[in-house]
Amino acid sequence: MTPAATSAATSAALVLEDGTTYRGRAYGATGTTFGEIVFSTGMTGYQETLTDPSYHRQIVVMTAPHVGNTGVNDEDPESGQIWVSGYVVRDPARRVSSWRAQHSLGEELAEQGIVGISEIDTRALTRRLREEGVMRAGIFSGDDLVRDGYPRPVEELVAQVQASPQMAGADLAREVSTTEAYTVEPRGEFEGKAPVATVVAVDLGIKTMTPVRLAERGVRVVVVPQASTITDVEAALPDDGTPSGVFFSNGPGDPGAAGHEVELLRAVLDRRIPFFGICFGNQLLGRALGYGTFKLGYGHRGINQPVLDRTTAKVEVTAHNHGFAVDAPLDESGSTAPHDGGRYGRVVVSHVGLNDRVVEGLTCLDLPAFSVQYHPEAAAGPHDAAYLFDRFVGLLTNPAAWPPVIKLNTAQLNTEENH
Ligand SMILES: NC(=O)CC[C@H](N)C(=O)O
Repeated sequence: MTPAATSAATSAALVLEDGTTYRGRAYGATGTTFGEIVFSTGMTGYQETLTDPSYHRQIVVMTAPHVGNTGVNDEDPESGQIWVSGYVVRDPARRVSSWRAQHSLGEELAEQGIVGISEIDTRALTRRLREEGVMRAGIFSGDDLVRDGYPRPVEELVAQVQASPQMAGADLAREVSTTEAYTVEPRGEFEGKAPVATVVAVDLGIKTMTPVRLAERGVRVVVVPQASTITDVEAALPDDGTPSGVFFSNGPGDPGAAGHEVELLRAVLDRRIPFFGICFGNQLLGRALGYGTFKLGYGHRGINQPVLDRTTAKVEVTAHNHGFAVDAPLDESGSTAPHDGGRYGRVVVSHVGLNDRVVEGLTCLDLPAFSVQYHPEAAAGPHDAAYLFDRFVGLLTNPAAWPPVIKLNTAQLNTEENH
């Protein structure tokens, strides 16, 4: 197998907006990059992470110490390109070892112009981000660290980082969305058959596996651009009375800035079109229903996050990538009373993160709509949450069975044993 690119020790620096500086070696492309620095705890799935459009404008730190061992292949990307704005690792693999590998991760990063840094104490860095919260950062390497033959002063690098854009308030989905609609036809045992249902999926940064998970269940998925209006969405839905619904994907940026998407979703809800949303889609359902969203200290990024589904009282281990969350009341008075969603009727927080009680899913009781904050498509990650695609197909094909029953009330959730 091809050895990883070993450009001998080009210097690089990682500079945080609070002035903390880490020295390392260039990894991938050399140059300058900026972004919000976040950490991911996934031990596997670096290709899926790098190509997830939700990471647009973020510098990702891998807490796994050794990255790149299995190289890069054509099958695992979750979109057509790497989206992270920078990449921080401890120890890049010096040798690639996998029968599927086509080349090394270092080569792939360089080819796609992604500026990275290695030899960083990622444990210390992660602890800093966990304590101080995520912040803006920059990676500078090679010639960009030098001017007139002298190292550039750190204060100058810090000033550049501080002048780079914030994630809060960033409206980014349109920068990653497809500009043309496309269709993913039913596959596997459903290939060539009439679709079980048709779903119009609004691409806010959709991962490749998401429409595939629906197609594997017999659904025809029409993926449409972020800029779509309700007229475009309705035009893409079948008019022959066959089951159909709308889906909102994951995506980058601040849900608080996604005005167009919230307006579109309200139009979907007003028409009582069945709806399912993932991640950004969950935050947008929250906003459409009248809740706020807020920025978490350091977010959830990894593939081992425990979530409780209150409709089944089961805990699932799930894949996450979010920095914002829905601000919905969770444990007021310990009652099972559903939260008042105002114009859209009753809403419950159906899924709860067990590490920190963050809202991980919303279910409407008076509308055919629900969403989760995490990633049932599981690319990469465990498949515990795959049932959510079945739940959506059930909502489309058997709407009379909606809504699910909430089995676990908030009082039970808040007992000592459940903490
Ligand atoms: N994966 C996602 O959809 C992320 C949603 C949003 N950009 C966040 O950071 O919370």
